[in-house]
Amino acid sequence: MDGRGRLLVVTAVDAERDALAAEAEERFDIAVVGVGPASAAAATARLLATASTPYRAVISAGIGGGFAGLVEVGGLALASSSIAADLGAEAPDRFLPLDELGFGTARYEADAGLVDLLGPALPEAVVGPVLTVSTTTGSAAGTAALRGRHPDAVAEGMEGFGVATAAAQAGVPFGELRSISNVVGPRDRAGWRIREALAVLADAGRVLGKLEA
Ligand SMILES: O=C(O)c1cccc(C(=O)CC[C@H]2O[C@@H](n3cnc4c(=O)[nH]cnc43)[C@H](O)[C@@H]2O)c1
Repeated sequence: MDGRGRLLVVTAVDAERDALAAEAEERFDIAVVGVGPASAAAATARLLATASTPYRAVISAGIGGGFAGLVEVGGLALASSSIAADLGAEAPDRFLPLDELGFGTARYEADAGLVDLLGPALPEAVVGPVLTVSTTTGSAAGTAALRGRHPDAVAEGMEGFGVATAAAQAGVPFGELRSISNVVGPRDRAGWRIREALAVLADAGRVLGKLEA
């Protein structure tokens, strides 16, 4: 990651943008790109293509689900990679990822320079692969299947891989940061701690803002 241009942080929804903006002191650009990989990819691609000065990096930031035992509710996950966990083909006995089918990649590595910068600045963040899904996992079976395929995955979201795809196609370094609102597992709406996760996101925005000072 080089020093040219500003940092762009993209979120799925307004509440995440507002949380980050509250503490960032306008030191980086923030935009809402929508929920899910398709909207996130399309909107991020447009933002990167129309920037008056090329962005030096783009970070997909927002709330996410944590995999039990790896990241707790109220914690932070910093992606080492972003993986489209449901991009591929279902076979009778197993899931075939897109890479295995030979149709492209279902995984982007996060920019190492960005991870090296953010990791120490956010020491509480757990670094590991973050999964992107088009359907929030809500069953024990679905959770087990994902953990079986990605045993080192720390969190799940719905936008990271889409943002990473737009970043890769634009040649812009990519990162992903998730504040954990819930445990990935059987759907338990009452167990979601969105307000707390947004507060953690706001704290991360303060740190990001200081890095951009
Ligand atoms: O199932 C529900 O009733 C429900 C209620 C509120 C929110 C949801 C979501 O699925 C939010 C998806 C949205 O938030 C991110 N996110 C947060 N936790 C997770 C997760 O465990 N798995 C995937 N995405 C999650 C995601 O990035 C979206 O922007 C459901």
